[in-house]
Amino acid sequence: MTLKLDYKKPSLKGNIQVPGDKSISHRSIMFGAMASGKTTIEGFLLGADCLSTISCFRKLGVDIDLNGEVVTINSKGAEGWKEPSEVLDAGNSGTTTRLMLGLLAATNFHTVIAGDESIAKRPMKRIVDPLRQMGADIRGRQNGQFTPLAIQGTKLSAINYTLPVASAQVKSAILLAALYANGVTQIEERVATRDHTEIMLSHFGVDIKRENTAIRLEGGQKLTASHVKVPGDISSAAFMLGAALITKNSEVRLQNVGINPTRTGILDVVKQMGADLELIEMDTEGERSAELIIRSSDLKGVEISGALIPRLIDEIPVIALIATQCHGTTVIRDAEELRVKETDRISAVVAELSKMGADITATEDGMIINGPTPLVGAEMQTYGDHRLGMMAAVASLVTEGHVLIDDPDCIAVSYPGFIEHLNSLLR
Ligand SMILES: O=C(O)C1=C[C@@H](OP(=O)(O)O)[C@@H](O)[C@H](O)C1
Ligand SMILES: C=C(OP(=O)(O)O)C(=O)O
Repeated sequence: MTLKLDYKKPSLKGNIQVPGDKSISHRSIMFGAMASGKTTIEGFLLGADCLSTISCFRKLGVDIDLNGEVVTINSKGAEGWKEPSEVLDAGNSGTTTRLMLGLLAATNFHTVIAGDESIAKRPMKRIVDPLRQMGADIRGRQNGQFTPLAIQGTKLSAINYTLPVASAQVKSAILLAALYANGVTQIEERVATRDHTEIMLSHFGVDIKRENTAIRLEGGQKLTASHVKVPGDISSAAFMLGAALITKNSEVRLQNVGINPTRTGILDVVKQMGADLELIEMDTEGERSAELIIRSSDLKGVEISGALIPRLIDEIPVIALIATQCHGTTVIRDAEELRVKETDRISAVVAELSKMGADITATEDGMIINGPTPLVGAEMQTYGDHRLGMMAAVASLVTEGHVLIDDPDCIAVSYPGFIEHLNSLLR
């Protein structure tokens, strides 16, 4: 069903608690299922992707109770999982597919994992290759490049592995397999990626060490069931932050947003653009979080590349939109990973913002945006990608004329209630 947004250039005022962090929510289910005993989670993201993770573990026989954003897991540990009689459905979630491969490789039974049309196009060899080096038995189309993937669980051995792509999903899949492998696994990470897996493993009592760019983990360690507090997702907050920055006379407060330094590239970028942004850090254990206060700002273009890219990879669609309202040129480089997300986010962002009148050009590994340009209403396509849907909705706040969004339901992959939250800020 198409959504029509006709906002007439409002101001935004108010407070929002964005939903729980998607990366941390996925991991909390997986780790709770690996630990023997009762794990409780608060602030869990009820997005479609995280619900896919829950459904996969339920099919493995893990008892998971969902009560609003509170989740209770009762597990006998990975030893208690049973062979599922059905295909595990990862839906639209790359994180579910890839991290679960690491775990399924080490069981003593057979599984098949698959997802939607988008998942079937996303590269899996990046996970399958290192897992095969550990001894995993995984088969799939094009020698394991694409889902559906069939996994015959088996005994694994530790590896020394240098990550060929800056991907937290690859790193995490190997670390999860390493927990059940013989020996000490070492991963060399040349460019830092989100470290939620490492933080949560420590929280569940696993001894994991980082020395400069090397991460080391000895197999055979047991997880201790725990309590997890999930902060708000900075990748979701980014859309509200972008909305407040580009609309006039706005002031928005975003409470309890995760500010793990491996995720805060968006904050560094908007500060460099000249954003009026305040951050009040909260006193939390484990993952750091803060209240963000954002006001409308006069912005200038910046260059974004290198080690910054993994720290804001999912925020590039909204950064591109913000850049259309900046004075001068914004150049985004080294972001070729965007081509293998839910859709090719370089082509999709450029095509969709161009429809609105933006001056934006695709490059092989990024895009170049000149601003500021007035935007006009258009018929926007999401390509089934939640972040494209939210980008279009935020853009509609500043367009002359209304915006149509072809598939707004996909937004619920990471931010159910997004349009309602945006509407609650309208003044
Ligand atoms: O580990 C994670 O939770 C994620 C890692 C990133 O993917 P890559 O590892 O493919 O970069 C990110 O884009 C994705 O939304 C979530
Ligand atoms: C790329 C994303 O997620 P995943 O890889 O889990 O599908 C995302 O949420 O932007």
